[in-house]
Amino acid sequence: MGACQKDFESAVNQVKLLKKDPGNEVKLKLYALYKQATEGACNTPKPGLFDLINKAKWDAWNALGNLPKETARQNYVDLVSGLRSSSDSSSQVKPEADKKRAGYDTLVITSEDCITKIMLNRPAKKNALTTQMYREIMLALEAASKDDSTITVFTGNGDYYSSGNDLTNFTDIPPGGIEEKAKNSAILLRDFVDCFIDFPKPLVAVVNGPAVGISVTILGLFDLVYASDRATFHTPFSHLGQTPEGCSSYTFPKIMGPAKAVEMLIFGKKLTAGEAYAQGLVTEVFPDSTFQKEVWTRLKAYSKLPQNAMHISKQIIRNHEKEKLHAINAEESRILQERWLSDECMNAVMDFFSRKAKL
Ligand SMILES: CCCCCCCCCC/C=C/CC(=O)SCCNC(=O)CCNC(=O)[C@H](O)C(C)(C)COP(=O)(O)OP(=O)(O)OC[C@H]1O[C@@H](n2cnc3c(N)ncnc32)[C@H](O)[C@@H]1OP(=O)(O)O
Repeated sequence: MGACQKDFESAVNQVKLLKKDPGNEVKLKLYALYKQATEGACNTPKPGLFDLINKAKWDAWNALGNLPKETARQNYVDLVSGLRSSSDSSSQVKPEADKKRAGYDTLVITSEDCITKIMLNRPAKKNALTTQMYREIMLALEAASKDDSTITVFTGNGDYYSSGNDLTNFTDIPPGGIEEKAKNSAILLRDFVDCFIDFPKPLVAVVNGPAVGISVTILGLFDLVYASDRATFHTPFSHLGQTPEGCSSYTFPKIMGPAKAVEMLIFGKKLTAGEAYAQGLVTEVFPDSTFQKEVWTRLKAYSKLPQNAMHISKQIIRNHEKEKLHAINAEESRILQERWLSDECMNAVMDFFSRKAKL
């Protein structure tokens, strides 16, 4: 049987999560098969001789001639599956080393009672999200989508849920310069948010304390948000010279109406848990003293519900907006790439590190 569109889309996502760079030759093959599967035979003019990269891509695509779209789709899925199993089998040689290499230095992941729990684990830094952490979360989501748990839970270790993007991401500039960093960060951000948009199982946030920035915006992509009454919800983008991400430019106005979304996303109004509940961003608020007990009792009961029914219901509720969400995510990431290079943003980051500004 040929690969269905879902297998193909899943293979496209898996490529982003490969642990090892497959090399240029394989990347060209993947590119060519992707173009053939989505657009059919090569239909663009041949790039000039000196446009080396685009010419190599064009040659690879053109070499597929009139290969049918379905066959290209299947070949793409097979190629990705081969790449994944070779990276898995190389990791089986040293399971302990691989566990370390696969990441989770910044997360604690446990599976119990059909629930996979992904806990942000940098309590001393208020669970601020480093680039390593974004990558580990993507890997954890990929694994959780395939394990036998029925629901997946995000929470934070310590007194914060998360203080959002780790601002040291702005100071760790590679030799290629700030422009290159901004470009790569925009790709990372888009891929990160895409993983939430596409996540197939019910996704639950257990917001144990204050949440800032991107840890708030992606809540619009969760299926349940439980909050301690100690939690706050803060998106101070203008203060940081930045703009909304995580699809919040779309999900927040939809959830709470444009007037309230503007207060949060443009003016940086910090919401209490009760206010976030009133705006529809939070499903339910619990007293901090009984938060963990009440939430986990509830989740354990939910996790025993029939798995397929829950997953199909999620698909019905979410799938019709997926394409739109991906487009919004791409646009938000593109705009942020420019913002990160602005004086407004740089000054805000410098103020934080020189201790002139705290939220
Ligand atoms: C061109 C390159 C671009 C790179 C971009 C990468 C991809 C980004 C994609 C997404 C973008 C997202 C947007 C956001 O998330 S915006 C929100 C960013 N977050 C903040 O601005 C919060 C900053 N932190 C604070 O204001 C305060 O720390 C606090 C959260 C209010 C807590 O205050 P506190 O007094 O209770 O605790 P404090 O002593 O400050 O914190 C303890 C230590 O933790 C460090 N820390 C906390 N949060 C962060 C953070 N977000 N980034 C870096 N470090 C953080 C803090 O510095 C303390 O460290 P130390 O003990 O002094 O060493």
